[in-house]
Amino acid sequence: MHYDRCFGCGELDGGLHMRSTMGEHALVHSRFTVTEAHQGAPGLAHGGLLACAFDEAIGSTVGNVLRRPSVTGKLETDFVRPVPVGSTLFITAKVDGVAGRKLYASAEGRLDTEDGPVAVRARALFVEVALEHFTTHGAPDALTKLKRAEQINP
Ligand SMILES: CCCCCCCCCCCCCC(=O)SCCNC(=O)CCNC(=O)[C@H](O)C(C)(C)COP(=O)(O)OP(=O)(O)OC[C@H]1O[C@@H](n2cnc3c(N)ncnc32)[C@H](O)[C@@H]1OP(=O)(O)O
Repeated sequence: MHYDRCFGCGELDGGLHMRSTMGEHALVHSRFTVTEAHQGAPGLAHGGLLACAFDEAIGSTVGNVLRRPSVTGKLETDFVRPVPVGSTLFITAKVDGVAGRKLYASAEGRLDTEDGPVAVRARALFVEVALEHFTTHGAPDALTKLKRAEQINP
């Protein structure tokens, strides 16, 4: 968790409640379980919600591997298979490259097990920002709020 009120990884009711763990070779593993609240078509995950889960998984990868503050500039998703309500996506993400402030990363999500069929692939460009990005455009006390979450999850 990087911030307890984040829609992706925080504790908010209705949030995605995702957690990420660092694995071998700087791969970052996250899981996203699809509930009724994430439906688009009956019984199937909404694509926008899946994109959100991948934004979170890749964002946490870039943040935790590179330790540089950044925001999503671009996110591209390939929806390869339908993702049913009740299934869990096992997401593996990695940093692909760094070019100045541009941080490239990608992820794939497999259905129900770590070696299940790939259901979603995503690639993202994160752009490194100064910490003032969050205080100027977000909450003036953003850094205090982020620091509190870091103390809970150092
Ligand atoms: C630290 C520890 C953290 C721990 C964990 C944290 C987890 C966090 C999890 C969070 C999960 C959720 C995460 C979220 O939800 S983050 C929230 C969603 N994202 C945003 O709100 C971002 C909004 N956009 C902006 O603020 C600005 O546009 C940014 C900052 C992105 C760039 O504006 P800025 O004026 O600063 O820079 P620049 O325009 O000179 O661009 C710089 C370079 O980047 C290239 N470029 C830019 N955009 C694109 C694009 N779309 N496609 C291709 N390229 C693009 C650009 O060409 C240039 O390249 P070059 O000309 O230099 O070659």
